[in-house]
Amino acid sequence: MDDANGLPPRIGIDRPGSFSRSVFHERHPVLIANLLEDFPYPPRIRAELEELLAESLDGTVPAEPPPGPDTAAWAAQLAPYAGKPWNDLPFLWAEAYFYRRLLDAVQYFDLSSPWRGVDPFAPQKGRQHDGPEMLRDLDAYAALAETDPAERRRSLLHAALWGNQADLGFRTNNLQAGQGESAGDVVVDDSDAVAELLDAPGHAPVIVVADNAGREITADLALIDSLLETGTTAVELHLKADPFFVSDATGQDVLATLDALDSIPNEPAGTLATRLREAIGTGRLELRTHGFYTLPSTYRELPADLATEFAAAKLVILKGDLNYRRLTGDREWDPATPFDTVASYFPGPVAALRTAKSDLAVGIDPARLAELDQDTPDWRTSGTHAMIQVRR
Ligand SMILES: O=P(O)(O)OC[C@H]1O[C@](O)(CO)[C@@H](O)[C@@H]1O
Repeated sequence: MDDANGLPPRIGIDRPGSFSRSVFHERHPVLIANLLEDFPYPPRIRAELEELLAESLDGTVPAEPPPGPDTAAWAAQLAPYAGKPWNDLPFLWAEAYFYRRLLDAVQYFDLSSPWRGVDPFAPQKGRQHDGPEMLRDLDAYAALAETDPAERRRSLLHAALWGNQADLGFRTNNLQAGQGESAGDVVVDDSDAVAELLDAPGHAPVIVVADNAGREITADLALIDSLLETGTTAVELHLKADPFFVSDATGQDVLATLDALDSIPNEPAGTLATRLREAIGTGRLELRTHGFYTLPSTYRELPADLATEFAAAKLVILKGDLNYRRLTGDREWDPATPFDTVASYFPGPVAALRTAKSDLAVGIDPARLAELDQDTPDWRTSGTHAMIQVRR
């Protein structure tokens, strides 16, 4: 246990052979190479990206916060880490800081730059929109049209779960497109508890904290439409304010998804887009964002305004691996630790929907864990195993 707070130690990036270290040493070089291929960046930006990569592999953290609208928040974040080797940073903190510095390198917040506001990951996200996998997903969606609404909601909950497999950062050198995709093994499935919470009386909103753009946000939007159809009064969809972790969804990405749904020759997809636009227009679906989501903080450090909203919601659905890491603090938990215990501090009922893509796991039955570790040793990081976990 970590002495300071009685919690296990935070996962670091220093251990040779660890997954977290491979994210920096194996994935990030590919990620930077992809950016340099996708954009005709000028020499200054190219150099900044390469310097950032080198610094993150064996340099130290500078004291100056990156300039931009969130500089004050980052100054506070940097205080304990300035001057330290990157190698000594907690994994979650280091990754969030890497993505923030990446935005700085591509002049995303620079008012005097023509590159201001250009999402460095837009080409990668956009390529998902009319890809064969998306068309297949939407065919599967169309096939649900005649299903009973409650049954459809259940199917769409699982679609939203597996949509998380399609994360692009993860694609850099793990699953190749089309490979290993499909509903794999759901290690924990609390979907009945999700349904009970959704069907509880009352008009409080359901909050969906989004993860990735492309196929995942498409599945999330289909789920949200189904929530609105089956009695949920209002849904808030919480998005990133700025590009983050390659494929994380922003408001811009939601609009691009609605346009893509309209342009695909699939009638149920088109009518889904129409209903979603109407829901946004009437306020039943509210698109939201908050600076918290692009900081390295965990959900234990929720700002008061978000904590109040979460406490008042009927259910908060946290999508994806990164939200799972923030919920659990990205710590070295014993995987048998009950989810209820780990998430006990959360201000209201919470459901985590995640395909496992980092070493972390909690709430796993010990017998099942032994079986998984024996049969599929990489189940925690391969994206082939998933969980729906609920704390009421
Ligand atoms: O898109 P998700 O499900 O949040 O997953 C992002 C995952 O990708 C990684 O950034 C690694 O590439 C993990 O650290 C992280 O957990």
